Amino acid sequence: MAAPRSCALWGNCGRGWSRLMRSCGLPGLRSSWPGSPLGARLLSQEKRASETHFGFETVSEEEKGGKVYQVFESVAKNYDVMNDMMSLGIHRIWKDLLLWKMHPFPGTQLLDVAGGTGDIAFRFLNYVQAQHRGRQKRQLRARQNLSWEEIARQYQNEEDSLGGSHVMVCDINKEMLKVGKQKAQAQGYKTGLAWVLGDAEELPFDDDKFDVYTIAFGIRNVTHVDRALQEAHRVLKPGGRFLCLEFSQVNNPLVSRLYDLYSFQVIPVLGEVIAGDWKSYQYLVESIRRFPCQEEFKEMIEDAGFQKVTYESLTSGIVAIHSGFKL
Ligand SMILES: COc1cc(O)cc(C/C=C(\C)CC/C=C(\C)CC/C=C(\C)CC/C=C(\C)CC/C=C(\C)CC/C=C(\C)CC/C=C(\C)CC/C=C(\C)CC/C=C(\C)CCC=C(C)C)c1O
Ligand SMILES: C[S@@+](CC[C@H](N)C(=O)[O-])C[C@H]1O[C@@H](n2cnc3c(N)ncnc32)[C@H](O)[C@@H]1O
Repeated sequence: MAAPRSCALWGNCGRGWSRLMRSCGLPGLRSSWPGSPLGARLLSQEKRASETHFGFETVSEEEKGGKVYQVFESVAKNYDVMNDMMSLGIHRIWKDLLLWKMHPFPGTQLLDVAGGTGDIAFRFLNYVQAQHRGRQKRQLRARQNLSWEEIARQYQNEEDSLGGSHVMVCDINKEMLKVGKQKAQAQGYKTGLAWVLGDAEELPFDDDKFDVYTIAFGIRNVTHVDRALQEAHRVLKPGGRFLCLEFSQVNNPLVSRLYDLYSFQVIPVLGEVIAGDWKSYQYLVESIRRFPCQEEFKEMIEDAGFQKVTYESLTSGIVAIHSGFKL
């Protein structure tokens, strides 16, 4: 059943220890006082720091990655249809809002981490293509005496239809990427898109490479959220933007009750009936409850070095979009 949502940090996200020390008012005590009762308590806290959560289950940090991998390996084939069914299509609106917030311009280099089956990447390509086409049209209208060849060339140059924009989809799960690539092929996305197998905690990219970093419904699944945030900061160019779409804390008591009921009584049942997979959807709803609230996640983003960090809660806080800049 629904566990009370805690806004406290979980697992070892790098701040638990310092918070504990601060709350004890004893900075640096850890190594100097191990024999005392307080020291022993602090040491056992430290031992537990290598534990984390997989939904409501306590697991070792080493175990968590494998368990998360199994979940997405198992849901990959039904992932898109499940999202439409479970959210009644609302997830599409949230993802569109992320793109409107990003407002990419032709030429933007995007890294979409935990990009899965490509929903954010495809929206990005559609958005910049529409922007670029609009710009081209305005330029063509402004020029006099163009030959029909010149006009046709402008419209047919597929390479240029994105104005140099590119999106790199990075995900740790082969099966999710496989479904994404099949979708790209079926929907005719040929240029401006690449798929890379990689871990959000150790991105396979150089420093200062991207204009925008997005992560949608991904960061909740990462073992060390602080490391993923630091990596986001590293790969962004100075002036680059971090954008995260994630489940958050509901701020309306009535919606909260309905939401709990729906999450715990309906979602796993839908998972079982449609995809034959109760456990993965139980993990989904449990992991949502484990994730920090809007304010706490904002602090974590700031701790990673981002500035001008803001967030917007959507649908009564069911999800939130956090934004920050590398300045
Ligand atoms: C394994 O990990 C994962 C697997 C995945 O497939 C996906 C993800 C990551 C997630 C996404 C990419 C997003 C898309 C997926 C979801 C949104 C699924 C997760 C959904 C929730 C945890 C709940 C949020 C659901 C919605 C926003 C849909 C609207 C429904 C509600 C707000 C709850 C409405 C509740 C009631 C009316 C009372 C309870 C009702 C029943 C017990 C009867 C059945 C109810 C319905 C069929 C829904 C009726 C809905 C409405 C009347 C609309 C109400 C709207 C609002 C209050 C805003 C992943 O990590
Ligand atoms: C709920 S899906 C989100 C997919 C997509 N962003 C979307 O919005 O539909 C979560 C994704 O996070 C990926 N993931 C989990 N841990 C990861 C990690 N450490 N590094 C990269 N991707 C990860 C999973 O493989 C999965 O594809």
